[in-house]
Amino acid sequence: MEGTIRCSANYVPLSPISFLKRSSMVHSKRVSIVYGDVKFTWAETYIRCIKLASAVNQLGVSHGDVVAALAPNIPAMYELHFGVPMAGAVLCTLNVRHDSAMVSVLLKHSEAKVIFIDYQFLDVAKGALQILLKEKVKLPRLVLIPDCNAHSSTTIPEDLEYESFLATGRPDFEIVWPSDEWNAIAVNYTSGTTSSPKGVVYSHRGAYLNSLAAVLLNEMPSMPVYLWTVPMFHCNGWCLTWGVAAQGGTNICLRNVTAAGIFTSIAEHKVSHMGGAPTVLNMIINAPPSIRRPLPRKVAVMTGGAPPPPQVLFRMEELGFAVTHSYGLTETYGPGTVCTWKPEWSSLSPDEQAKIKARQGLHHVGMEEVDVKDPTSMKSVPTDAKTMGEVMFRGNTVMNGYLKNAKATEDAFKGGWFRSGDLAVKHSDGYIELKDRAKDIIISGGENISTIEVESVIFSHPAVLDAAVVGRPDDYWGETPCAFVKLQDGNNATAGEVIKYCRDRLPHYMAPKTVIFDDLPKTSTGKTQKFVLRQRAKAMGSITKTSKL
Ligand SMILES: Nc1ncnc2c1ncn2[C@@H]1O[C@H](COP(=O)(O)OP(=O)(O)OP(=O)(O)O)[C@@H](O)[C@H]1O
Repeated sequence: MEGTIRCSANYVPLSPISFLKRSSMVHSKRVSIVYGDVKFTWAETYIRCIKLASAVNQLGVSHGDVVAALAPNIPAMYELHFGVPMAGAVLCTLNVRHDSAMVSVLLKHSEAKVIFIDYQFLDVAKGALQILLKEKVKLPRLVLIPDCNAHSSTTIPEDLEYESFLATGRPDFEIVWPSDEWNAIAVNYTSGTTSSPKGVVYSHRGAYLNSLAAVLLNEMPSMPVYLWTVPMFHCNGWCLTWGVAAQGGTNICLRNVTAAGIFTSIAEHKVSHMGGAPTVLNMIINAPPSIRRPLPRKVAVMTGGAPPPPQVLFRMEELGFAVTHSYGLTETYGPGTVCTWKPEWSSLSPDEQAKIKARQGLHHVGMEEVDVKDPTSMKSVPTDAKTMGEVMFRGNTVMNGYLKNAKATEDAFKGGWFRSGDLAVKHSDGYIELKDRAKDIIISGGENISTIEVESVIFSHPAVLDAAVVGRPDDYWGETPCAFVKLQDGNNATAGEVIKYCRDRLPHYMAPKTVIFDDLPKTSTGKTQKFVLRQRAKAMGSITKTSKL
């Protein structure tokens, strides 16, 4: 409009780095990070991140270079989320469950110039570097992060050690702010649940917006106490690494996620918020009474990453946790939707409430739109809770693209929407409900069987701890449901009982025909590796050539 100008006074590229700078002023003396005996204030965290940025910069890392990290939820991992982008570089946090071979692939693909390694994963990293050496790939510099609670050094001479490295940084280093908010802040590899991990590029803008959206959808007030049970390496801890800084909260770091660690941290630090995949919730509700401690206050928990069975939600609420359910992908910076709770639902039976909460909801405030569409015609499916389509997103919290994979990026954005590969239905209130990943759905005798629906019935069996359903080849039906079930300690159930339990509650064609009792293979982000189970079901061969319902 006439008379307006866009200039640095009114147009600044969005970046979550600004959250830290502000918190260092507003909350300078408030505790930012707690990890065992180690504690920092926001003023200290700010200066440590400035020095980290400076030290990274002195290694020759410049704008757009990738800096990798292989570490659990420890203070250094939190600092890297600010220190690396403050040097103008791009953070690439690697999954701590990867082996040397996978780490070498990702280091090569991302062309990381430096890698920060927690001491626990030093052997994995060294193995990866050996592989790169053999392949004549230029090696990244290695910075070792010793256990800051151990008071002893595991440093090996040729490596840089984290604290000494930090000490080389200048406290007056000038932050390298993004010249364009589209600039990359992170590369996050997907969980590799369905195929090889893809490198998802996040922008400063998207990270800024999704951090604020995550704060809102977690209903985080100022100064929350956040327990780190979501891996920071996964979608940058669903963007809350940056989000907690925006609110001047206290980050409670946990190296290992255990039920004992969770209950103790909640009691000791008066945790107000935490998050976790349904496997973490399962761990909480099944914790033995000797480990459980009373909650000093209501703890808000955001769950996502995999479908939460209604039974699990129900039992969490019984224990005094307030659960919010969110759904998304690495490509949507973690949370993309939220099942926003409506007060009128609170008068329904707890069972009904859990079923409503198990739906994935609608796009959160930072995302423009989520829809369920026919992937060919791109028409929205009707809101009949029956017609399945593909979940698609559009908005400012969708990735820039896949690193060095233009074809995959193009395919993902075909039709002007981001195609998630997940199948869902839409309810009359517009809320979406996931039915399956396109790769997981079972087609039996021409009927689609939602493995999520069958799993949620098996989960409601009192003897069951965990369950996953995949298709087993069948010469007559094409595929039939095969359930892998882990029973609770001290509980018994036979395959026949599980099958009957399902047949009593589902159309017969949806009930499993095979039940195997075993542990379920998981990714470190808490997802069941269904491709592993599918291979096992395939190896069992066709269940029968003349099977009848
Ligand atoms: N709340 C939820 N309910 C159901 N499924 C969920 C939920 N949140 C996430 N998911 C599942 O997780 C997927 C996103 O996972 P992520 O981005 O970590 O990588 P991945 O898809 O598992 O890995 P890859 O793409 O390498 O196979 C979604 O597409 C969806 O299938």
